[in-house]
Amino acid sequence: MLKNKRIAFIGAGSMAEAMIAGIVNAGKIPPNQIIVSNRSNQERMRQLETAYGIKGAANVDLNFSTIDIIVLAMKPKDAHTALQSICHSIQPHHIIVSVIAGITTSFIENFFPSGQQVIRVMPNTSSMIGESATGLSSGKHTLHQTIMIVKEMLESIGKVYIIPEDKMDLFTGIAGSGPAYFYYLMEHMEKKAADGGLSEDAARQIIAQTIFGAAKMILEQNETPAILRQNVTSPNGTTAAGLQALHMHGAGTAIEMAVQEAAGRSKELTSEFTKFSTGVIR
Ligand SMILES: NC(=O)C1=CN([C@@H]2O[C@H](COP(=O)(O)OP(=O)(O)OC[C@H]3O[C@@H](n4cnc5c(N)ncnc54)[C@H](O)[C@@H]3O)[C@@H](O)[C@H]2O)C=CC1
Ligand SMILES: O=C(O)[C@@H]1CCC=N1
Repeated sequence: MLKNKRIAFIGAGSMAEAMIAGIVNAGKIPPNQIIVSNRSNQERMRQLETAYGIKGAANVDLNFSTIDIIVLAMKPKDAHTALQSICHSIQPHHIIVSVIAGITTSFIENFFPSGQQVIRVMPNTSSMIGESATGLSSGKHTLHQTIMIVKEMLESIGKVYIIPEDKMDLFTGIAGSGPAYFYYLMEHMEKKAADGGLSEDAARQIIAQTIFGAAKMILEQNETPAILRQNVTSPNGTTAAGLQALHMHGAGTAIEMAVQEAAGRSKELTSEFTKFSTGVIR
């Protein structure tokens, strides 16, 4: 049962906050069952305590026996040190959930005695408002029931997609990094709107509503993006002119390359931060 679980976030950065905000706002787990620890910035923990009613603790003060789910939320470069520092405190009942890009379940499993349940997830920052598209892949020893508990936890921050782990790099390139592509697009649309004399504020609202409407059409109408695009496009009209400019300037290729490069970087992170380690020396 998820509602009885106690969750510790190790790493109190922006992803941890986005997830905590989503989980607390969804009300599935009482805030006092959520604890967060950070390596150095204690002020940051105080902020999260005040904002969400959760508890903060220094890493050394974490009482692991009172925790069920441990969420690893540090940068890939810090994963090895963090795993080394907690591995001797981990108990068989602990469920390890990692949000770390590029770090595989097998790398994490190597730090623990055989049988530890590990789940790798890739949320995005829209977790903050309960609208993440989150990928979930399970490790070798993870039970179906555990996947369901973690899935339920993640459903409080948005939609969850269970995928094979060999698709996690691609998922990261699409959904983990994806919000940034749309923000980038918005920045450029805003610039043109401002150049044309619209106030920044009005332009932002208009563009956000346009993106929101387009996304909602995809989710609610059983239609492909290509058909919906054609429905907007009158022969020799404004959209045709805009799409022609996108095509001429290579926007389609640019978007495909963004996904490819982000997915490739996720793969690179795997080799960059896991190649020198075979886990912990017991
Ligand atoms: N920001 C995003 O949109 C997404 C990030 N991720 C992943 O989430 C992870 C965290 O990303 P951010 O929150 O953006 O990073 P961040 O830099 O904002 O936060 C990481 C935090 O972890 C702390 N930390 C590092 N080592 C630690 C340790 N041993 N013990 C306790 N705390 C420790 C740092 O002090 C820092 O506060 C990364 O691995 C990233 O790949 C995944 C999905 C989306
Ligand atoms: O940029 C990054 O590496 C992380 C992972 C996905 C989104 N942010």
